[in-house]
This record gives sequence, C-alpha cells and structure tokens, in this order.
Amino acid sequence: MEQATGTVIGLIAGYYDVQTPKGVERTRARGVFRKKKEKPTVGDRVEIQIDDQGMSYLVKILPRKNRIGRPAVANVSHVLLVISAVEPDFSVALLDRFLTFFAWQKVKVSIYLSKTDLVDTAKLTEIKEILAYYQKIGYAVFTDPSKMKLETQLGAGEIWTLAGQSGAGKSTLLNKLKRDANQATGEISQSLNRGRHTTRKVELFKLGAGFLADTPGFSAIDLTPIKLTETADYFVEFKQLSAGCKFRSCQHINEPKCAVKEQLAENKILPSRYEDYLAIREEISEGRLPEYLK
Ligand SMILES: Nc1nc2c(ncn2[C@@H]2O[C@H](COP(=O)(O)OP(=O)(O)OP(=O)(O)O)[C@@H](O)[C@H]2O)c(=O)[nH]1
Ligand SMILES: [Zn+2]
Repeated sequence: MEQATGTVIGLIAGYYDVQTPKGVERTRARGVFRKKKEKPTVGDRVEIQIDDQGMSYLVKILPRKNRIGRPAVANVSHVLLVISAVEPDFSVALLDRFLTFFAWQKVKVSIYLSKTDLVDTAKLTEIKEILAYYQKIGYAVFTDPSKMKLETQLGAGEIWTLAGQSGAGKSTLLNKLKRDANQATGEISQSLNRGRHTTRKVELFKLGAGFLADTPGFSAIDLTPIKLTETADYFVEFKQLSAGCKFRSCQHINEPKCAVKEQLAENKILPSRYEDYLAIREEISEGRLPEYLK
C-alpha cells in the first residue's frame, strides 16, 4: 500500500481528484467521512492511500485554514479582488467591505481594477488616487492584467481565488488567466477540461507554483458574524496605528488620545475608510444583511 499527501483540485461525480507530488490521483472518500459528516472540499490538504489493487482512497482531511465562497474552496490564502471602474460604478464602500471580510478570514488580497477602458482620464485619475491609498497601506493594485505576472506571485501550493461584485469582470479576467496558463501547460489543461459538463463544481488549476480556483468566486459577503470589537483589527492601517492609542481596546470612536482619530484629523487616513468603518460596525451591531445579500 502506498500513501501520499496532496491537495484536492476537483470533485467529479463522487470522486476527488488529488494533486500529489507524483501527479493527479482520482480517489474515493472513505465511508468514515459520511459518518462524521465531514466532507472534503476543493483546496483541502488530504492524505490518500493507494491499495495493492491500485484503488485510491482519500483517508484524512488535514486541518483547514478557512473555507470560503460558493462553491466553497478551502485553504484560500489570497484573493484577487476585481473592482470595476464603471458598470458597476467604482465603490470604496464595497471595496472596504470586501477587504474587511478577507482580513477577517485571514486571506491576503490583491486588487485588480477592471474596465479602465470605459472611463475618461479624469475619472481614471480620481480612482487611481484612491487606490494609491490602498497600495500605501499594503495592498497590491493592478490596472493592467498583462502586467500582473500572476504566475510569478503564487507561492508554492498557495490557493488563490477571485472575488468581486457581480459584473465586475471576474469571468473575463479568469478566462484570460486560464488561456495564459493553458498556453504554458497545454496537456494539463486538456485533462482539466474533462467532465466540464457533468457534475463539476469548482476546480483548481495550476498557476505558477500554486493553484487558482476556476470559478468566478464570490460576489456577495456577509459581515454580520464578525465581532464588533474586532472590526478595527480588520482595517489594517487602524490595527497598526492602534499601538499608539491610549487605550489598548480603543475602538477609535470617542476615546481620548486615539491615534486613528489623530491621523484622520490630519487627513492621513482616507475619510471614506473611516466612514466605512463606522458603517460596517453599525451593520454588525444591528446584525443586518446588506441589500445585495437579501
Ligand atoms: N470594456 C470592458 N469590458 C469588460 C472588462 N471586463 C469585463 N468586461 C465586460 O463586463 C461584463 C461583465 O463581465 P464578467 O466577466 O462577466 O463579470 P463577472 O464579475 O464574472 O460577473 P458575475 O458572473 O455576474 O459575477 C461582460 O460583458 C464583460 O465583457 C474590461 O476590462 N473592459
Ligand atoms: Zn484609537
């Protein structure tokens, strides 16, 4: 009997395709999962066994870092967030919601601004100035997919997925990324295309040293499970500044000697960031779902 560790890259009609160092193994989950109501998810790190008859079984799911999106992907380490310049209109409120959600899920984010060809120079400059703030606080920002060089950015075994509002351009970007990846690995892409019209849900395809999920990813998020007092931790620049606040548990609202409020007064924090912080807190404290999730 052989044993291996790998990553679930696809679910096809009850089978789990697992990428191991030696190649892709099509496995069946052991019955034990059904009893435990545990279900392997694409992205899971798993242990497999290949018995002497050559049958492959998925025998163990290793602990997950997260499980997000619909269809779900496990162990997502990075999201490529697609935000459109127009159609739908560029929205910092939406951007801040996504960034808060992913910070909470311990997922890194790179931002891709789509549809720059549909706005005039003045509008584009205005948007780019706003995005420069996000770059300053640590998010990578791209406006040209051919300059992203995504394949060089995925660390070994990392799983990336796309996110963004409906119509933002996720599928368009994904198709381009897949075409580029296919050109690099013609043979693999052929085998991944198998079963496209069966019960396929989500698959991972190889991109650089890691994987990209081949679904448009999620377009709506729910922030209400976040703890109110933790919200500030997910605004990365607030979290950094909070070391300088007088109170350790400062919520940056009415507390004296608050480093965040000081920076805000000096215009070093984007005013819309702070407004969105308050708006998200309100949404969380009222347990209210945003319009687009209803
Ligand atoms: N001009 C222009 N059109 C774009 C660009 N990106 C996407 N589009 C168009 O915008 C529309 C929506 O793009 P999609 O890629 O389907 O958007 P999506 O985010 O996958 O949308 P959902 O599937 O609803 O979540 C399509 O008609 C695309 O052709 C772009 O950079 N420039
Ligand atoms: Zn503070």
